[in-house]
Amino acid sequence: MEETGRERKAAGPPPWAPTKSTVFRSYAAAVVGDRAEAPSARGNGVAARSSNLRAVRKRPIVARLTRDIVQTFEKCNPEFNYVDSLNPKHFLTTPAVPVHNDGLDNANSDLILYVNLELVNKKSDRRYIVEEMLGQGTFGQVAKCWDAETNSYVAVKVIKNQPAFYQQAIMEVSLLSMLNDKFDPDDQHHIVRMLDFFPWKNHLCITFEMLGHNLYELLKKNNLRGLQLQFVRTFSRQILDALIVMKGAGIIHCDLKPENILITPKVNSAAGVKVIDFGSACMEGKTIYSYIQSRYYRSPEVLLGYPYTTAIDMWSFGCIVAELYIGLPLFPGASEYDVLSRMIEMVGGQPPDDLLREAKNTRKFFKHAGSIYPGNEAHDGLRSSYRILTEDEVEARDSKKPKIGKWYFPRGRLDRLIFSYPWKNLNEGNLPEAEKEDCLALVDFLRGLVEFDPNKRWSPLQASYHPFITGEAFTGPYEPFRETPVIPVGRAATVDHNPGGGHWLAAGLSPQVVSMFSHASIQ
Ligand SMILES: Nc1ncnc2c1ncn2[C@@H]1O[C@H](COP(=O)(O)OP(=O)(O)OP(=O)(O)O)[C@@H](O)[C@H]1O
Repeated sequence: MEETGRERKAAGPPPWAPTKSTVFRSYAAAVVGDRAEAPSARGNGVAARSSNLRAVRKRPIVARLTRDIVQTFEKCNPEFNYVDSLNPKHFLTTPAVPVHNDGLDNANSDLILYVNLELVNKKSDRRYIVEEMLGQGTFGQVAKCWDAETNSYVAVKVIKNQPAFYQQAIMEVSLLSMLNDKFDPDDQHHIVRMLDFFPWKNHLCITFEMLGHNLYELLKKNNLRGLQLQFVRTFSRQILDALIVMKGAGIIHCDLKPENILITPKVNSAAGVKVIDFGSACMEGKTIYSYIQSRYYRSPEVLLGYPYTTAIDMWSFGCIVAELYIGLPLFPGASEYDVLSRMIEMVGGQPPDDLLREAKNTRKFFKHAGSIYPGNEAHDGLRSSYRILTEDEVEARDSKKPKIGKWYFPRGRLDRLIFSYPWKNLNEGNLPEAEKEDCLALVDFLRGLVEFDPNKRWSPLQASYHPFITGEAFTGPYEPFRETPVIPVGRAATVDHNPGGGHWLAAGLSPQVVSMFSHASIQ
């Protein structure tokens, strides 16, 4: 299937691309009889590969052969002259041309990473040996590294050497350490674990537990055909669990999307996911930026420039749930105008008038008709004095056509889209009874998430009791309980609703992190 035209940042080599060392390990695994554990050509094979490496390291014959390899070559050929500095480096960063920071950084202020480069936490002398690139993003690079202390793989995010990225990364460290230590000390709520952080050559490095593919990669592997409903449910339940904890902590993720949800190594063959990338996150009530969230997952209030809360993550979550089921982004707009038009067409309705009245960007997208706009009276029974501009009106105002993307599925309402998936026949009556009930539950679930009014949109805790998530029979439209102050029995034990938690960082960064960095001399 054709790609969706999703604008993505330079991704670097895919995680399954073999590096010299993985080739060596596959070969070594075959030599030592570990064929069953060797990674497949396309699969991540993280667990298999790490166990192969351990196996290779433990086996004396393999260790001896490689340890004295230079001496062995010298014995075989007296002319052989090995000079370490001439050893060609296998660069992972692109571009790898030295420009800044005494030749250590490229033109984009990224540390030039290469295989076997050591990143060292000087305080603890903990060393991380770079092995392959996992992703290159806005804030820097994420490399798969070997942690020599624990003999395991970790993912190290090496932040760009620029003050703005550095400051934001300190915020990521601060928020994530609070989430990990205070709100999820037992690692039960599907939030990535931060293991270490340290300055290295003017770059802040953050070490995370090593996870697997992200959900977008998973969908691509499945030819963008969507996942079975049982996986959509399992993943949704786990993401919601993370969102409940984040809301309890007063943290807005601000960049929830399939790329930021990673598959965890299987425990007892159960599929699992974790939320990563708190690099854009902020505290509720302390929102600074207005240009946040990735466009396809951007909430109406952010598009419109209205004050935002944790409810924006629930909008993104709704987009993700639908995408997991249909395999394609729900609102793949080529511009903000396109995204908003698709929302209005697919969800039905539009943001409430009081939001439109107060939002900063309303005039970019809407026309105020003075009184109730007659054409809007039939709009799902909604009466509004605003209507979205037509493409011609936008063109007349901006002197250029708004960018409009392709439609990758039949145009129409969300409920019809879900029912008719995979769009072979558009008749919901053909669905088997059990599937029809699942689809009804999914449509009802999405209704509460892609809700234009942030005050009516369900909170993560409310959504977690929907029959689509609990697996109970769906008997009709779900009415969420009033959230405050009641926490339903049974959840109270697992959800840490520390009412003061949201304000713990109200003054900015956590004291722990502030003290780490105010004394740290960046080397
Ligand atoms: N713990 C991890 N385990 C495995 N891979 C990871 C891990 N953390 C990040 N990655 C990979 O690196 C990519 C980029 O990570 P991350 O989103 O944290 O960086 P970023 O610079 O904020 O990227 P972006 O600009 O795309 O948001 C992820 O999509 C994922 O593929």
